[in-house]
Amino acid sequence: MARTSIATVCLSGTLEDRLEAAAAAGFDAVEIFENDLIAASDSPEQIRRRVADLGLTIDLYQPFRDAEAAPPARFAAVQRRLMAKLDLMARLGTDTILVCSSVAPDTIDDDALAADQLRHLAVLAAERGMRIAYEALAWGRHVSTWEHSWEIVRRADHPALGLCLDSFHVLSRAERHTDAYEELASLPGDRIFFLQLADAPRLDMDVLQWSRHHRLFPLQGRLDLAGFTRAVLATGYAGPLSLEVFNDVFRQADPHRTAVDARRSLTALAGELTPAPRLNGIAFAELGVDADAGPELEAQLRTLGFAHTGQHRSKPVQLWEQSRARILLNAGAPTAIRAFALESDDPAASARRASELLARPLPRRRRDSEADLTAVAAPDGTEVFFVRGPAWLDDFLPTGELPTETRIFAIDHLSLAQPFDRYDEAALFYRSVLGMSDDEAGEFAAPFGLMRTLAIRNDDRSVRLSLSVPLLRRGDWAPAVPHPQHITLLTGDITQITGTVPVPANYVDDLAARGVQATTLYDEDAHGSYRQLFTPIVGRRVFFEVVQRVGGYRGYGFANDPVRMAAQRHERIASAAGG
Ligand SMILES: O=C(O)c1ccc(O)c(O)c1
Ligand SMILES: [Mg+2]
Repeated sequence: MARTSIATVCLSGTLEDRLEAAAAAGFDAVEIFENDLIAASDSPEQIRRRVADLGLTIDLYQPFRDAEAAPPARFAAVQRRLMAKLDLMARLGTDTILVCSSVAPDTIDDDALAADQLRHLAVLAAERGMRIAYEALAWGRHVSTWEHSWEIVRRADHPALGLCLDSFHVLSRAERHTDAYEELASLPGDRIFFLQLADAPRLDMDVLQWSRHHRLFPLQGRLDLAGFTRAVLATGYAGPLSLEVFNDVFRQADPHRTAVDARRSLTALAGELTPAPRLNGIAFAELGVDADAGPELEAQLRTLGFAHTGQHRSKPVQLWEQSRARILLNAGAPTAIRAFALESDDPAASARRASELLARPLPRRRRDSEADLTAVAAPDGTEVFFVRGPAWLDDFLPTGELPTETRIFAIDHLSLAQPFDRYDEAALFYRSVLGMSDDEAGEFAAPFGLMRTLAIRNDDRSVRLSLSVPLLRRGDWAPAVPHPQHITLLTGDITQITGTVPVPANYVDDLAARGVQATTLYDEDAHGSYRQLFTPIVGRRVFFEVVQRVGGYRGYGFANDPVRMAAQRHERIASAAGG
């Protein structure tokens, strides 16, 4: 892969924290953001030494603002300011400065003047063996497109002046993002001095606000980073792929974790990855259960028709089965979905791809008699196993109980609740590691705040994961624990399911008003309909959902989540009161 770089502005903490995190995640280089340098207490020489000690280089210093097309009376000050920054860059040991297109109200709408002044600045840079990368900000006063910035660079015609291309500025202008590639790809690669990559969700808002608050790492948003990067690399551009992401959440998240997330995005975008093997279903889901939750979950499983068929040979882990649905209860772990296993055509290759995407490999299980499960940790610590065939079941000694019921067929999907600041990271992780694609996404007002949900699935829908997050960090009023996770089970006949929380009568009335007779949660799409029931939350952390898909319904019933949450809360208060 090309050299990788990250702008210090992407990460949280002091400059030192950010540099350390970038190095630890394996980046080759950083862009130093001027504000981060100004606020640092170390001298430029100390920063230079620290960067070198960490095995990094500084590939860009930025930004330099309001340089070109300045009124002549102001241009002398621009030149003085640039010389000061070039001196600073010499002390930092970097040779490229980003000049972004002017936004100042006094900027003159005159390309000839802009080119002339940039040539002057390029001469100053060249005298010091340095160079200027000119970037069109999407909200630049007179220069706001890359084509326009290229026109001016060509006109200035100086070897120390080239382009900085930033995917956000290019792609944020929806009206242009499809046809720009051919033109981009025909640029001379050696005139592109720097490439900045940022994705973003599609938001209909002021482009400056969109850029400064909502950028994401590549493949986390909706811009076509793959097409854009391909076009730029087709020019022969040989500089770094550098991430420049302004994001309010990342600004306050652990920089080490953000840096890993960032590196993963570049690897997923441009790395040479082991192809994702075909996945063929969810082999099992494992719940951690503490002393209180264990018996409650056992009782719920029994009511749903599961049998306790096996006991792990060496661990306090129970196997519960019904048809193809297999659930493990692990008494040695906090109550949560702690692991799940996916059927893979090639478990070793699945695990290799995961490691390439910076997933932490988990130690292999030792004992010879135990299946050699291949496992990695998701960013939140959830263990993801890759298995092939039923050999893993040999780790369990039969209890003598047999699964006789067939009300439940299989695990339909897993709902993995994420902390509010880890949604984009988790989505990229599962999507890229497992080679899956986005399915339904939803955003809804739940009793304790706004929630966002995203489902990810494989091609044949045999593996479905749903991620959910509160949109904001939860305050004191909302339940203090992370919101619950659940295992969704598939039934062929939801009328046979008992032991679930009653669906509110108001909801049932509303369904009736829409012409639907049902006492379950209900949804429909172009393919069919969906019925949902759910058990009480155990340990404030986990529950089961049971669903019936009729006629090929493809969704997840996200719109019903607020009703379900309110019903579960009502049930909990009622049962605590002895009701
Ligand atoms: O938001 C800005 O001002 C800004 C500054 C420098 C950049 O490279 C950029 O893409 C945006
Ligand atoms: Mg930029």
